Order: sequence, then structure tokens, then C-alpha cells
Amino acid sequence: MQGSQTDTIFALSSGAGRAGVAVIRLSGPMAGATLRALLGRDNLPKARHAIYAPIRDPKTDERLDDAVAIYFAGPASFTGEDVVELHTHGGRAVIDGVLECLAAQPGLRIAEPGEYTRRAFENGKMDLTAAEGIADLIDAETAAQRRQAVRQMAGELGALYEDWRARLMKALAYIEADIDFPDEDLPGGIVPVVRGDLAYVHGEMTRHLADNRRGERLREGFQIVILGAPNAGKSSLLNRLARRDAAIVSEIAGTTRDMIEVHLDLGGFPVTMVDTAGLRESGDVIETEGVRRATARAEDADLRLVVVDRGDWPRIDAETARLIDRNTILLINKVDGTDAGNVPAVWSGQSAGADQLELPVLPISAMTGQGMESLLQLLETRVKEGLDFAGPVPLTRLRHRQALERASDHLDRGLQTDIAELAAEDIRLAVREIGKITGRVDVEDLLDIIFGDFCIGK
Ligand SMILES: Nc1nc2c(ncn2[C@@H]2O[C@H](COP(=O)(O)OP(=O)(O)OP(=O)(O)O)[C@@H](O)[C@H]2O)c(=O)[nH]1
Ligand SMILES: [K+]
Ligand SMILES: [Mg+2]
Repeated sequence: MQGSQTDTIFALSSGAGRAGVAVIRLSGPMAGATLRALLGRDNLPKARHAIYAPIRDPKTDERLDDAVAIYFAGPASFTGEDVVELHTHGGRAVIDGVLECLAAQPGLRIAEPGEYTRRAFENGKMDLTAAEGIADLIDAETAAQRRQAVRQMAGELGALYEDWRARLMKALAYIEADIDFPDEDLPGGIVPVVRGDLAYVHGEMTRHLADNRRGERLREGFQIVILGAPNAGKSSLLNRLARRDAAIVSEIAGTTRDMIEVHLDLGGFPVTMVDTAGLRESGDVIETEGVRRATARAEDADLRLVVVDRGDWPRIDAETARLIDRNTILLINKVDGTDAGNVPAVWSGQSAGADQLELPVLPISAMTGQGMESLLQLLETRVKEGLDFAGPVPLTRLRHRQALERASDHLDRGLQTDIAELAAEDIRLAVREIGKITGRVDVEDLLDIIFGDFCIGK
């Protein structure tokens, strides 16, 4: 549980470790008094104006640092409370000294993870989707993730959901008025009249949900799994794409057993590239488990890179063939230096599910780097197709998706009834579900989960 709102909290808000500058933030009723004590003065600096001054431990009068201090008077602050930011020198001992000094001040305690943002939400500074956008922005590793997070933090997603909620509330108000004061002029009742509004929101919601999980996948990263027979050169390929020796390469078949993941930035998009155990029947229990994991991971992948040794091509062994689907690229490896002109650009064949497939085929050499440029280009195109979007801000979280699916079901039912009381109840339930996303209704139980994912100081 979070502490009472009257606590004044403090924490290091910048990253841990040695740095030029560190930011220590305080929020709560004692923030101003604490700043006065640290500065050794009776009055506060003008709100939102930076001052540069010695910071002293009020007890010992020891000068801990010379720092920039900014006072934000609530409610015009990030949390809505009185906030103080201390920009100190970023040395470990400076940070520790100031934090220890703060811990000894009356009414102060160290912040819990996400507590600043939680207070900002509770004080009406932002809705829950914007708070989640802040968490995503802090975690963003690529430009595309950053763009999506900034839009959500700025409130685009919250505004979309609030617009739907407002339309439904209006429809609900009409129906409730009609239930209380039936209108003789509308023999069919009000339900047919508001049906247009319900259908509109339901349609928008359905479109929003049918986004191929782009927004969620952009947060998680596009999953590419490297598959193939033992010794095909999967780990060699991973290392080349990662530009480092992430996986062990050897001439021994069955070298890789566990999955090895590397994170790549392809054209601004996040990619998780997974090397797996060579696919074969094996008497070795560990290798068999590796093959099981590889197969499971392939199921969830957005793209499969199937590596085939040039010596085996065009034969594809049965274990590997089972995992070929329409999201597969075939890589003929070890073409080293040869012109590879006899490798066709397209492979036609059948998937395990008997779908007719036409898959791209690229000759490569994981050893010399041949074909890597074409491969990277093709991967970038596929990742963009999978994650890029123009248009309205996308759904970004399973939590939102599940609530919208429930809301959509309620609206579906509401659209099918002519009985005003039943339609009203369905709309009410849909409104509640949308309200849970933005934080308008009983979300108390959700808050610990959502803000618990933040780090301390945010
Ligand atoms: N000539 C040549 N050898 C390669 C190439 N790529 C990989 N090899 C060699 O093939 C052998 C197997 O390579 P790995 O990368 O370990 O193959 P793997 O598919 O990861 O093998 P497992 O993990 O055992 O399934 C090693 O001896 C590599 O040096 C290539 O492009 N050309
Ligand atoms: K190997
Ligand atoms: Mg390997």
C-alpha cells in the first residue's frame, strides 16, 4: 500500500551511478520547509525560479554541495503538491549525503516506485493512460517507441477513450430520461434514436481493436526467431546481426540449447532477435528441451528466419519444414564468395497446415557477411509493416484491450435490445469499462499494479 498523502516523499529521480548532475525530488507539504532548512534561509525562492546555492545539513551545518534548487508551489507542479527539485552534482557520495540528510528531516520518507506519478494521477494532473505513457517513455529504447509513448503521455489515447465515454454517457442520459418520462411522440421509445450513437462508438471500438496489436507489439518489440537444423549457422547469423559474439558458435551440432536474445534497433523500431537450438530428434534431454522451447518460441514469433545450409539446399529437413509458415524468410547460408546465382529468389511449397506458400529466399554467408545488406533491408520492411501506423493513436496495452473487449460486448448486447432498461444497463457497464482504462471509476485495486511497475523517483 502507498502511504498517506500527507507524507512528504523524496527520491533520486535521475539514474543511479556517477554522472555530472543528479536530480533529487521532494513532493508534499513539507517540501518547502525542507528546502528552507537546506538553504538556511527563512523565505522560499520564487516559485519556478532556479537558484544556485550551497546545500547544508541543517543539523551539522556541513556543506553537502552547491546545487540548483527549484521550488514548485502546488498545484502548479508535476504531482499537484508542493515540489522541490535539487540538481546536485552527480557523485555517489553527494547523492548519498543529501538523501541521508533528507531522511533525517521531520515528516519525510523515501518515495515508493511510481509514487510521484501516482500522486499526479490522484491529484487529477493526468489520466491513467497518460501515466502509463510516462512509464513507456522512460522504457522507450527506439524512436518509434518514443513517438508512441509521447502521444500517449500527451493524452491522445485518454482523449479518444473519454470521447467514447462521453458519447455513451449522453446516450445513457437520453434513455434514462425516456424511462422516467416516456414520450408519447416516440412510440418505439428512445432506443432506436440513440442506436446510431451506440453503433458509432461500437464501430470505432471494433476498428481500434482490430489493429493487429501494432501498438502493443511496438512496446514489446517485433519478435524474430532464427530456426533451422543443427549447424546451419543460426548462431553465426545472430552474432552478425548483433555485431557481437552473443552466442557460442562451433562446428559441433547441438551447440545452442537455450534461447539467446538480442535487442536490435531496425530503422527506429525495436526488434528482439532470438537464436534457438538446432531442430532435430535428440536422445539428449537438455537438447530436446531446447528444441521444445525453440518450437514454442516460433509459435509466438512475428517473423521466422529459417536457416538452411547450402549443402542441404533445396532439401529442408522435416523438423524445420514443420515450422515454415507465411511469416517465414528462407536463408540459404554458407554461400561464401560464390555468386549464389542458382538460388531462386522465391520458394514455393506447402506449410505444415497445407497452405500454399511463396516465400522470399536470400543467399547469405554468416561468415563473410555476404547478403546481409539485402537481409537487413527486407527485415526493416517487414518490421515497419508490422509496427508502423499512420492515423489515430493505437491501443498499447492488454489491460486496455481487455476492458475495450468487455465494453464492446456490452454495446453489442445493448444494440440488440429494444427494451430501454436493458439497453441502459448495457451502456452503463460499457461506460464503466472505459472508465477503468482512464481511471474514472473504481481503479483503487489497479493502482498498485500499474504504478508498481515504475521505478523509484518517477
Ligand atoms: N563456411 C561457412 N561456415 C559457416 C557459416 N556460418 C556458420 N558457419 C560454420 O558452421 C558451423 C556451425 O555454426 P553455428 O553458428 O554454430 O550453427 P548453429 O546453427 O547455431 O548450430 P547449433 O547451435 O548447433 O544448432 C560453425 O563451424 C560455423 O563456423 C558460413 O556462412 N560459411
Ligand atoms: K553448432
Ligand atoms: Mg547455435
